[in-house]
This record gives sequence, C-alpha cells and structure tokens, in this order.
Amino acid sequence: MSAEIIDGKAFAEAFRGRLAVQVAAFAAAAKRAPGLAVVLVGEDPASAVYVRSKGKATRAAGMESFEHRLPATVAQDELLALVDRLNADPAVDGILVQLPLPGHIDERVVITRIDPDKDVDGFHPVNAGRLATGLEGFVPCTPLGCLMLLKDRLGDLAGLDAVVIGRSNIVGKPMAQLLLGESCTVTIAHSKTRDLSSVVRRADIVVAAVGRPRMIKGEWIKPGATVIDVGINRTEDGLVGDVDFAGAASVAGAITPVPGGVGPMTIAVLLRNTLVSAHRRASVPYEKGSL
Ligand SMILES: Nc1nc(=O)c2c([nH]1)NC[C@@H]1CN(c3ccc(C(=O)N[C@@H](CCC(=O)O)C(=O)O)cc3)C=[N+]21
Ligand SMILES: [Mg+2]
Repeated sequence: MSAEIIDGKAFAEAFRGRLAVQVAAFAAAAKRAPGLAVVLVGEDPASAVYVRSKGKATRAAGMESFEHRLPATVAQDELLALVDRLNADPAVDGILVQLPLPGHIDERVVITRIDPDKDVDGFHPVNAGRLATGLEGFVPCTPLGCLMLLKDRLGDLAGLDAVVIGRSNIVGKPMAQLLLGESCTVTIAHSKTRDLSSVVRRADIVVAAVGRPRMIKGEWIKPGATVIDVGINRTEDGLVGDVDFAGAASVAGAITPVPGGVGPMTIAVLLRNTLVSAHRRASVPYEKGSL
C-alpha cells in the first residue's frame, strides 16, 4: 500500500467547523439563521439514515432544519404543493427532495418545480445550464465535494488528464463540467466505453461514479494518479466503493476510502450551498472564495 488515504471525513469536519463560524456571522447580520428544508417520501431505511444525518449536521452548523416526511403513497400533486409552499416560505433558503422517489412520482417534474434559487442540490435544469455556461448557481454537492478534495491535494488542476466514469446528471456530468472549468482534459466514460482500462490508464485524476462494486481495478490506474471513489455499494462485505480499493491503493498517489471519503463531503457541501443561498436571498455579501 503506497497511496495516501484522502480523509474526506476529517476534511468535511474541519470544513463544517469553518462553516459554523460563517453561519453565526450571517445570522448576526441577517437576524435569522439559514434554513434548509429536507423532504423524505416513503420509508426507505437508507434514505431515512441520510435524512437524519443531514438534519443533525444542519443543526450542528447553526442552521434551521425543516424536515417533512410524506407517506410512500403520497400523490404527486401533494408533493408538488409542498414544494410550492417551501418555495414561498421566506425562512427556507434551501430545498432538498430526497431521491429516489417512489415509482409513481416523476422525479423530473418534482425537481423542476423547485425554485432554482433554492435548489441547493443543484439538480434543476436551470442550475445544470448555469454550470455548463459558467453562470453563478448551485453545483451538485457530491461533485463539488470531490473537486474540493482534488484541489486540496493537487492545487492547480490545469492541463491534467481527468477521467470521469459515469454520466449521471447528479454526479458524472456536473463533475466533468467542474473539471473542465479547472482546465483539465476531460473524458467521460460509461457502460458503452470501449477498452475502459486503457482510458483509465492515461488519467492523472480518476473519478469513479458508476455504482458497481469494485469495478475499477488497480491494474488500470496510472502510478501516482489521484483516485476519487464516489461509489456507495451495500454488499455482503459491507459498504464498498466502485474502485477495488486494495488494488488501487498499491499504485495510486492518493485515494478516497469508502466509507469516510466522498460521502461526508456531500453533506458538508449541502450546508455550504444553503449558506450561500441564504447570503444571496438576504443580500448579505460574503467574501468570494470564503465558502
Ligand atoms: N436529493 C438528494 N440529494 C442527495 O445528495 C442525495 C439524495 N437525494 N439521495 C441519496 C444520495 C446519497 N447521499 C449520500 C450522502 C452522504 C453519504 C455519507 O455521508 N456517507 C458516509 C457514510 C455512509 C454509511 O455509513 O452509510 C461515508 O461515505 O462515509 C452518503 C450518501 C446523498 N444523496
Ligand atoms: Mg420515479
């Protein structure tokens, strides 16, 4: 084992500590705390765990957490009506509707109903368009968390070869946009990519977001590369990533573990996006780059 282990959990904790200070400064200026509304539909146990830990982290940072639980059988119109109320609520700076939603609900319709300026997940097409065209908006939490870890380790990313494996709207596509914005040479690989091992082998930065346990092999990794594992796969041997960790750690320069890598960053960035939203909505200025 030669790779440095990137401690996302420690990084996220330190970041949340700095955020709490900035939340207090916002609250003093605006005479209110930033507010995050989280909507959970149904009783999926994994989703319930995430929503609970989001609520805890929100309160620990000094923000207000508004939690809404709806039964799995709720009508789409009822969910949309809740989104409308949250859009109109001045105490709510950020809205997160936990995905996946039950099969009878069209996720695109729900996401598109969220006010783009409260869409702290960055899933609304308006925010995807803003990211793609370099406008200010909200960037999805997981890819932004990955970028923070990469910049912390590598500094300037300009000119580096980056491969993103996975093309979802939530991780792969926004991750590729962010890396392009940092002037990386970006390749997006996916299930139809031919000779994936050769594509991965030329990368200085590998971001794995495919959702297949241990799919990315150590022999594919260029010696010294930085490997970011977004995978959260529940298997018989517990939680594992999309990367064969033991194999990759013997060749990579640095690698994120699962758990304790990208996951905790996702929640920290959610709080960060909510604080940014509060600043914008209350017209309280903040120092660029401080958040
Ligand atoms: N609208 C919406 N926004 C989301 O951001 C969203 C979502 N829906 N649906 C589900 C996924 C998943 N997700 C995670 C957040 C934190 C960890 C996390 O903190 N993981 C820890 C512990 C994991 C564990 O022990 O289960 C770790 O990786 O170390 C993981 C996954 C956010 N998601
Ligand atoms: Mg659905």
